[in-house]
Amino acid sequence: MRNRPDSFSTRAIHHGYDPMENEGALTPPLHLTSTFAFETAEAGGEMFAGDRAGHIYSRISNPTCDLLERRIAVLEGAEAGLALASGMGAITATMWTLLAPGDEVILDKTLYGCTFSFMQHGLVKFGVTVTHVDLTDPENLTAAINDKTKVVYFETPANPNMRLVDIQAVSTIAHAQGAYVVVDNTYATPYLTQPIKHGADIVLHSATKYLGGHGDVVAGLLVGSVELVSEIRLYGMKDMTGAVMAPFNAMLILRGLKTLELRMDRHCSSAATIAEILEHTHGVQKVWYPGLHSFEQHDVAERQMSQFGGMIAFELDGGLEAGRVMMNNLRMITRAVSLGDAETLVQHPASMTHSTYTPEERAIHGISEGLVRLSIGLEGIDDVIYDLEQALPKPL
Ligand SMILES: CSC/C=C(/NCc1c(COP(=O)(O)O)cnc(C)c1O)C(=O)O
Repeated sequence: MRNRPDSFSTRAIHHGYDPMENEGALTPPLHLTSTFAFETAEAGGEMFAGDRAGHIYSRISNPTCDLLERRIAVLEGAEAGLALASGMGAITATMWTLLAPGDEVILDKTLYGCTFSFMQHGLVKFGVTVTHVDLTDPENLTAAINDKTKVVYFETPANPNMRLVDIQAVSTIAHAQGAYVVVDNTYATPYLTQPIKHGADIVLHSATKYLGGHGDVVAGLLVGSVELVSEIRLYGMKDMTGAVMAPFNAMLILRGLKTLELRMDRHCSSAATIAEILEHTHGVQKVWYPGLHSFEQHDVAERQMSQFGGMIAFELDGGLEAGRVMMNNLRMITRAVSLGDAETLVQHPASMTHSTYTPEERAIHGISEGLVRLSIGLEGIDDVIYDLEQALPKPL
């Protein structure tokens, strides 16, 4: 008898739920309730004191969110999970919990625009030192980390220029200094990379993206140890931000997770083909895609990613203006921010998702003015290729 397989998709579909414990309902019930009844006054008091398990109020926990939290935790290989209102909710709740005035957070050079803004214009106001370091070379962290560093934070791949960070190498250095490692795994998802297994302490997501996968919900998720997740739930989420996920949104994300493996396989295969085509297309100056042999950190990608994702960054010979013309020539590919949807999306980071950086900051943080970002969707790949080719500059 062979060992019982335990595939990603099977966990994504079944983990933590038994229809026979729920009137036979195949899909988990939706608990649209804001509050919960106490059996006795004493029981209520014991629950507030943490001496009795159970749900008190949906800004603290909810049964539908609870199932999603257990499911994302098992997919990421973590002890516990937390469902929040958005990716920014996950990020801010985590940072308010882990940091205090006088602490330092070390960030990679490139972050999503609103994450950059929260760090630079939010945390700084409350006495936290925010230091950006090029974490693609872990030696830079060794040089920069100090006794005030409490958190090391990065995205891998990074939005929008696809930079990778060696999670294991950075975690070893951070932990030697007693700092937490927080990884934004939105671009890769646990299907491609499980940062906990490489040493991360907290892994978070804009579940708005691949995990929901259908462009119909804004949501956030995080995973980590039972202790850390509980702290973020009761302090960062309940009190500091109130950034709770609605039960209906939890149901949408639970549904998205069921097809995550299928969708990521398609996103990755289409993106790998399109990145190769773009790299050999007239008028395309540079393509950044972890699966290309020309990608500077292809060795890290090979080690850390099972496939190379659905996101592509590229720049045309004619820079921003050529990029604008190309984007406006597209007929099926949609000009929109966000990513990880069934629809292929295109956007211009400098004037859109990363307009929170000044032009000078974008130059420092590796976000070129002409960069174009593609989120390769689930359409027939020939349709996506046709649309790109008809929109790109023609050979003279
Ligand atoms: C207004 S721009 C649209 C959003 C985009 N990104 C979001 C995002 C967040 C924040 O996640 P929410 O709070 O769920 O949007 C966190 N971490 C990463 C790597 C992200 O890409 C975007 O189009 O790049």
